[in-house]
Amino acid sequence: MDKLGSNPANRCLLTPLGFLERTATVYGDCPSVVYHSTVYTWAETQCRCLRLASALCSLGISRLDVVSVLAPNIPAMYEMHFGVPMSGAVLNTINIRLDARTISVLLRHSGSKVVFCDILSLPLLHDAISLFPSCHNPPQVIPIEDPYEPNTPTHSYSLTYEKLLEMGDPDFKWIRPESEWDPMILNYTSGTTSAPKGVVHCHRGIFIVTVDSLIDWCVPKQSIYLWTLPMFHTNGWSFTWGMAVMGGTNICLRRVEAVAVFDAINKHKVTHLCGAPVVLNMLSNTPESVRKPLPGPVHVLTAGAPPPAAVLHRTEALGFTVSHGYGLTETAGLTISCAWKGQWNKLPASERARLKSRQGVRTPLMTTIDVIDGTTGQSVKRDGQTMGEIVLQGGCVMLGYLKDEKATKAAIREDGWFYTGDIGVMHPDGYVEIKR
Ligand SMILES: Nc1ncnc2c1ncn2[C@@H]1O[C@H](COP(=O)(O)OP(=O)(O)OP(=O)(O)O)[C@@H](O)[C@H]1O
Repeated sequence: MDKLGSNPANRCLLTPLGFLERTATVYGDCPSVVYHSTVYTWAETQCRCLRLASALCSLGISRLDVVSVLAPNIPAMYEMHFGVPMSGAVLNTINIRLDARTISVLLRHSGSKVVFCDILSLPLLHDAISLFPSCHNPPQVIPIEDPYEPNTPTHSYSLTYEKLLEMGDPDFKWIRPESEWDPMILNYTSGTTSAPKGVVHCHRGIFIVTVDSLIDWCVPKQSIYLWTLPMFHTNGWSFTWGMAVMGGTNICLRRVEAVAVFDAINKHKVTHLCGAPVVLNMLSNTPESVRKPLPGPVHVLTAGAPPPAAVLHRTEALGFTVSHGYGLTETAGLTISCAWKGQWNKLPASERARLKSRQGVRTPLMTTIDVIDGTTGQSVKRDGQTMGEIVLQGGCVMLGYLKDEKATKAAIREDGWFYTGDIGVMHPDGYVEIKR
């Protein structure tokens, strides 16, 4: 027995990039990405991602170079999640709501070689680049035009995203990682509690969190997924790659406004969407006169901030089925979720909402989680009252912070835990709840 082990047939690197090829085989003629009247199939999405990867290589991008993108939820943003790492580069998505100074810092810190930029964010990017010191080479800017936006700024770039794709080879043999630990994603924390830090994730970690999130949320094949969560927010909690696994349809929405969301749900028969509690609040406060009825069951996953029980209650009262999860940029997505039990359905609505507002238990592929006392390092009592820090262990914990060994060591300690910085309690039933 002890002579058996890894061999050339099972020693395969875990990477989410391979999902696309399978999906293009199974669902090649099914819709992959929809934006206004543009509808791509999975065969077309695969082709566009390969073209992107090939064209980036011909621009001189090589392994582990950083390629950034500043864009809302438009088809190009989705394609970047496969096309950029398929060139061997590391994808860095940037929040379009940041100011020019922060974007300038992120571009310099990441050493970004190319920035793809949504046409409406071009002035912001120009401001950011104008803040570069003269000794620092700016990245190459490639605008992403949008035929559905009437008033876009004019520009003088000869190479745009679509022209770049035309240059690319649809049969390109994409660049596979040399190791599953190779960096694939760079995401900056927004810096709400400290200076922005560049969180680096590898192919293996992204593979694990993607599969974990699909299992945890029970996402079925060919779901219709509405992009109400920005893809620049932790890569849309990994559902960018997840929708490819399930052959789902990505409905892209540039602006998350209540009327547009209800229209899209109704028109496309949306089955799934994600959003921070603020999105649920928006949906549940939409006046009845502008709300369209839900076309069928719509599953909503909320995370990113504590959802007030009242917001959960109101959202479910509209017919949405709400799930609640917890995660950080440092874990590439959700690692704790409020696993729901059938017997809780019998409880009064307010009690259900109270239980659902707890963050929950580890997701199936996380190794372990705990709430520990900061001084003793021991687990706190499971009494729902004693506070401690939430700590995690699992395959989707980041590799570390880019060029910041000190912060990496402070977050991932010798005792084997990743310290989240979040304070919570452990309830007697093993469910964690964040307390502030
Ligand atoms: N379900 C949830 N309930 C409560 N808080 C949550 C939940 N999900 C995420 N969070 C909060 O969001 C944080 C992670 O968010 P993110 O990684 O986007 O960080 P950020 O806003 O950039 O943070 P930073 O303050 O570290 O710069 C968690 O550490 C936690 O505080």
